[in-house]
Amino acid sequence: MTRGFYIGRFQPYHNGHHSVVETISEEVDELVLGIGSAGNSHTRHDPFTAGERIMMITKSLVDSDLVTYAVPIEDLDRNSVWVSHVQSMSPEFDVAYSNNPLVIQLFTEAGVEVRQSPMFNRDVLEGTEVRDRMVEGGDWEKLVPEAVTEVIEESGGIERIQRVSQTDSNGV
Ligand SMILES: Nc1ncnc2c1ncn2[C@@H]1O[C@H](COP(=O)(O)OP(=O)(O)OP(=O)(O)O)[C@@H](O)[C@H]1O
Ligand SMILES: NC(=O)c1ccc[n+]([C@@H]2O[C@H](COP(=O)(O)O)[C@@H](O)[C@H]2O)c1
Repeated sequence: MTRGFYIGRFQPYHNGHHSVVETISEEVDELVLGIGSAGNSHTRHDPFTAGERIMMITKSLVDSDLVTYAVPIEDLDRNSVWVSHVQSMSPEFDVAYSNNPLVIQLFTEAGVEVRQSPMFNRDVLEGTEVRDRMVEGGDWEKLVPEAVTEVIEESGGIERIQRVSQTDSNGV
């Protein structure tokens, strides 16, 4: 039995993430999705709460054969203990998936195997692009699974990101 760990902010969970999970499902029996920066929400860069992101992921994967667990992971000031922090919050895992250079370095130094995934249609399947379209009234729905659209509509997510973007100096 192999269990993987895929970490991301998932702001929001989009079709690129979904394709990564489909690819990973060919390599592992179970997958933990680590919801990074779990304490962040209500900014243009991180509009959605950990709870909303759990709903996006759980509902998008409800028909998948893969056993998945969504686990919120808050950020720490000390990178040196981040892997221990992750391991303390997550079901045990054998291999981590990330393309983030810092994440790859921290897991590798801690002796955890890391695999990178190919990029899918990255020119549009990027959280920043999805959020920009939400703020600007563009066509964001086709970049995310249908279940994610439903969660965002249910939580008033578009109105929220548009409002916080008017005052938010936290970047894009
Ligand atoms: N289109 C994609 N194809 C493959 N992997 C992706 C894609 N988009 C993101 N990823 C990977 O998924 C992981 C989590 O990404 P993250 O949640 O930061 O999304 P992002 O699209 O890069 O968002 P943002 O623009 O907000 O930084 C990272 O390792 C990232 O490289
Ligand atoms: N010290 C820390 O808290 C620490 C270190 C490395 C990564 N992370 C988090 O891991 C996640 C990585 O995801 P992305 O690849 O989507 O950036 C982010 O939420 C990032 O904040 C946190």
